[in-house]
Amino acid sequence: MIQAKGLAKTFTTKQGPVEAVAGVDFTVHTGEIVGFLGPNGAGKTTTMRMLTTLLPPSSGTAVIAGRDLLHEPAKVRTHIGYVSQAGGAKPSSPVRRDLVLQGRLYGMSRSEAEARADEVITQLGLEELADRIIQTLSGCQARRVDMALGLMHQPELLFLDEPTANLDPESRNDVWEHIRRLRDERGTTVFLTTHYLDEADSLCDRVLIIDKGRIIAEDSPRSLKAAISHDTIEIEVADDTARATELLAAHRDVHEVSVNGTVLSISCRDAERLLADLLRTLESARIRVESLRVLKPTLDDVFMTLTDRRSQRGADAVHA
Ligand SMILES: Nc1ncnc2c1ncn2[C@@H]1O[C@H](COP(=O)(O)OP(=O)(O)OP(=O)(O)O)[C@@H](O)[C@H]1O
Repeated sequence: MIQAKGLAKTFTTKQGPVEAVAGVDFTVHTGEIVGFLGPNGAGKTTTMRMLTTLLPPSSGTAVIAGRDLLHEPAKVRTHIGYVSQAGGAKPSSPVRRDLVLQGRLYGMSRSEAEARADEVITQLGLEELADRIIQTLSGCQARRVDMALGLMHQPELLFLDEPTANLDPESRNDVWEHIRRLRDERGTTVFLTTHYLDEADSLCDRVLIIDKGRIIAEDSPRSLKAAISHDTIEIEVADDTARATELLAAHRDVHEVSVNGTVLSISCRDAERLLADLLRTLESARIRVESLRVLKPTLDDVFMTLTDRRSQRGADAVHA
């Protein structure tokens, strides 16, 4: 659905050139929900604006829904929907009227636009709100109207720029549910940017992580967590912390042990598999265990590890 090749953007400013996106290559398959993550200023919005034909790339290109981004931008636009951070709804308009107007802008006849508006109203659970003025809606309701506007022309691919920014947890869940349904029931491919790593974790089939204009990781949240971060087993011992640390650190599958008072934090790959072995080791040495818990890595850990590594590498390069 998306094939980006060497897509790059350098802005010219009075202070000199700003390389916002430094040549990215990636693919998004039909029916996937893909999350685009990165720290502030990493290049997410710039990439999304290029993919949606709103900003010409400095170099590189992309094929979007089978159409060439550079040579067929108008055709690309008919196959995609884009919901920006600001949203596209007209605050003073009633929901249904704004949807119908959007359909008319896409060349539908009045009756077609009205029929399609009713479809997206049902699809996004907006029935009760259809006659409400948009500026009177809650943040979550307004977000759903923005998505409805982006879906009026039945795009195969929907771009969402931070779809749940500033929403409370319940509203975020509600928006996630609608995004999942779009994919599951309509087969819509979704490409979204987010700052919430738990959002990417629970919603996305794959994530792309961009930092300083370059893609630094690309995989399913589960594989990234397994490949990049460790599990942690926390064991609180009754006494003999030093001996316990020595014994556990000597285990070949233990990556690292750190100590805080009587709590040992054991970093390892497969905590569930290792746990029984570690407990046996402590039991043989007659070290009593007071409590234990297993912590699985989150996408935050992956993100911090990857972006830290890169700043570290940058720092090394400067020192070299
Ligand atoms: N029109 C512009 N002119 C000059 N520089 C720009 C312009 N737009 C973006 N940039 C710069 O390009 C870089 C990437 O910005 P971009 O908005 O794509 O990042 P982002 O990952 O979306 O950030 P955020 O998460 O804060 O929205 C930043 O350094 C930004 O200052």
